[in-house]
Amino acid sequence: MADERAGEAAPLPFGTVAVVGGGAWGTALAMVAERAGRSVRLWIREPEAARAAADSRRNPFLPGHVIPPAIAITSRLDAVLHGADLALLVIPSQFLRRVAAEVERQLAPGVPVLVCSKGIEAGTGALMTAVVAAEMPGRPHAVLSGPSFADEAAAGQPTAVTIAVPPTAGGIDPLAARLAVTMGTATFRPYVSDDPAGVEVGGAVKNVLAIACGMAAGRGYGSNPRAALIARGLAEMQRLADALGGRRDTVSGLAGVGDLTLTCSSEQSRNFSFGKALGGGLSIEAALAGRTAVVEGWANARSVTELADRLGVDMPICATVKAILDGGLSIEDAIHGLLTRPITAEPWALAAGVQVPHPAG
Ligand SMILES: NC(=O)C1=CN([C@@H]2O[C@H](COP(=O)(O)OP(=O)(O)OC[C@H]3O[C@@H](n4cnc5c(N)ncnc54)[C@H](O)[C@@H]3O)[C@@H](O)[C@H]2O)C=CC1
Ligand SMILES: O=C(CO)COP(=O)(O)O
Repeated sequence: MADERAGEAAPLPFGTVAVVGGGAWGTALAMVAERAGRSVRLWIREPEAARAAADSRRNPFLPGHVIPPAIAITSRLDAVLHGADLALLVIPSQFLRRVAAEVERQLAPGVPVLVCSKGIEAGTGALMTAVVAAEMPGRPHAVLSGPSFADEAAAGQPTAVTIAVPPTAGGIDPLAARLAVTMGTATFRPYVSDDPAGVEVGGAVKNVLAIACGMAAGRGYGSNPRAALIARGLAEMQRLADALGGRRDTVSGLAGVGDLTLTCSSEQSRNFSFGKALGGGLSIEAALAGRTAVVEGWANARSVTELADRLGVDMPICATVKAILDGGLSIEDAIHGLLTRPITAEPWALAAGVQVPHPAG
């Protein structure tokens, strides 16, 4: 049978990539793009840190890695963006809006942006692509998410992610394939999707659930509670994706189940280890002390819960994490509260319309 795609031109990669955000993930993605053959510039916000990284080829946010000399490093945003034909935004979720607005002023019109942050904005409840659409009106954009610890991606360990572009009438927007070939290598494999909302919900909510799993581990709980939190957390993700116009099925993919299992089962996760420190009895201040790295789930416990409340979506685990972080609930009371909720059915049964029996008494 003839290959239907025979004769189709292969998507062309973008040649010059500006990576805006020099934390662990921005630095790792710059290394991935350089390995894929791109000309790469990396923006590190703090001038002194940028100078030190340019000289030493090391970044304290990503210890143990040498940044290839071919990657230009600077704190000058204009220099990073000038002549770029793709910009990656790799900024902690609560700071993305300000940086996106600044990038918009300096990036040539029509140059696409790939959002690599994970989270939901506090106050507005906006997904990261909605922040970009508001601050960079009309600019083509996409989101990259999935199970990807910066350290392992930088080391060239096999990593798979999802790149999602808003849907077009003709199927998946060709921009998705261009972005995939721009970033893809034999060790970094992007899959394409037309469901940014589903992908983004996965990336935002898993950070909150990883804190919950960390808290359980810190309290000395074993594997049963963790598996329950992962499976029931997935149901929360599905409901939120659905309410935001995403697809429940997207949450079964890399950016949902993939990232959820990664972050909820590894001490490497900043969110998990923060939760574990709290579960072990540390105060929030003590658990955050000395950390320069972002713990997205901390701000996102609030932003996710507030958004869910506004949309009328039931997300009891995320709400419980928020209540603990707000200081109003002990971990013991939280666990008791989650386990003694009214009986309900699993999500597929609810979706099929089964009647849930009310508990006696
Ligand atoms: N580290 C990882 O393994 C992964 C991180 N991500 C996501 O990437 C995003 C960036 O995280 P990381 O690179 O890990 O950060 P990081 O924790 O390694 O570094 C913090 C970053 O925040 C920047 N920053 C601090 N204050 C700022 C401000 N006021 N305005 C703008 N930037 C500011 C710092 O310059 C630094 O680049 C987050 O949304 C994270 O969830 C996604 C996948 C993997
Ligand atoms: O998003 C990540 C891996 O996919 C990184 O997770 P942490 O921020 O919890 O370390």
